[in-house]
Amino acid sequence: MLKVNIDSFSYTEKTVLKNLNFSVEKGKHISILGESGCGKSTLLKIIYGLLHVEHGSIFWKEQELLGPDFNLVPGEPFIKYLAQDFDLMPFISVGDNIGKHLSRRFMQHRKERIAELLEVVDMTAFADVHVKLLSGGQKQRVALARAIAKEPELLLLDEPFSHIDNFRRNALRRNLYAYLKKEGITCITATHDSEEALSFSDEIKMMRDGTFIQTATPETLFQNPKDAYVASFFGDVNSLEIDGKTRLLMPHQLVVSKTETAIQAEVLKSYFKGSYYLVEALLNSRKIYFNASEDLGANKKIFFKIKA
Ligand SMILES: Nc1ncnc2c1ncn2[C@@H]1O[C@H](COP(=O)(O)OP(=O)(O)OP(=O)(O)O)[C@@H](O)[C@H]1O
Repeated sequence: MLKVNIDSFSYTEKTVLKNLNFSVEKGKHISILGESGCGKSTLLKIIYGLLHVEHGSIFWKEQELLGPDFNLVPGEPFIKYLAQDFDLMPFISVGDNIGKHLSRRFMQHRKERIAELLEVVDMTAFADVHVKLLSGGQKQRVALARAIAKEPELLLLDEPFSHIDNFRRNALRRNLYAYLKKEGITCITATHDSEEALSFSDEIKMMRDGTFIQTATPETLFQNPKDAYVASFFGDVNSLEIDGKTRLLMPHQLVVSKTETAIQAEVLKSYFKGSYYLVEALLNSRKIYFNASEDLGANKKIFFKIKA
């Protein structure tokens, strides 16, 4: 189990992280979701041991993880950290990058493991290509394969799919997270991609200004976001005054009604989203967003119901 207690952390005089106290059980997958600059990468770097935390402690099982002030070489062998800059070796091949942490004493095993990992990240055709010749997304896939090559007990992923195109991303995400579950590898992913957090985590921690403001399972967080900041990660949140109370409603919670209701808005524009349209409308001079199965055109008056 990982135990993190960080009272505070700062690079300069400004506090970047505060009051982060949590634990992660073996095999669990936690997503840290938050806007750019809120402190996600800093937290992963502290856990990995790249940054020293003066006011706090990190434990893996019974062992305290000491930062760079105590270890000459940062990091522990049982933790792998996939940074946003990949940290690959540009002048050697994809295969050798992936095999960086694999022993050369068992060459046949090493070769087979590299082949297996190349397949996981769909890079078999590039095994002998120098990394410097790859695109950003291809480099990210190599870095992912290298991070899991020698199975870590704890995997820290910082925006692991940010450079990978949609088409590959979905298959790769499913492959990778299924593999981690199967092997019982504990994983913490820092992301601002809510879709990834919803589909692949056991728990989501919402971070704002260096602290967690809500922690819940994906279902609970999506259904009961505590405020507009949390809700905004899952779509265009609407803040409506209903019976004197402010309610946060996601587009899918506003349903067009064929009969007259107390909520009426004027349609401004429909955005095609593939399997549905996101419609922008004006309600009491404020923009609201809801989903519809067809293009609703413009200037049309619509009545709404709120989905129970
Ligand atoms: N080496 C550094 N020195 C000083 N300040 C830093 C340093 N690295 C990050 N910061 C600051 O710490 C804060 C948190 O940065 P961090 O990279 O942890 O955010 P993040 O949530 O991971 O952002 P992103 O999603 O954009 O990667 C930011 O205000 C950033 O400017």
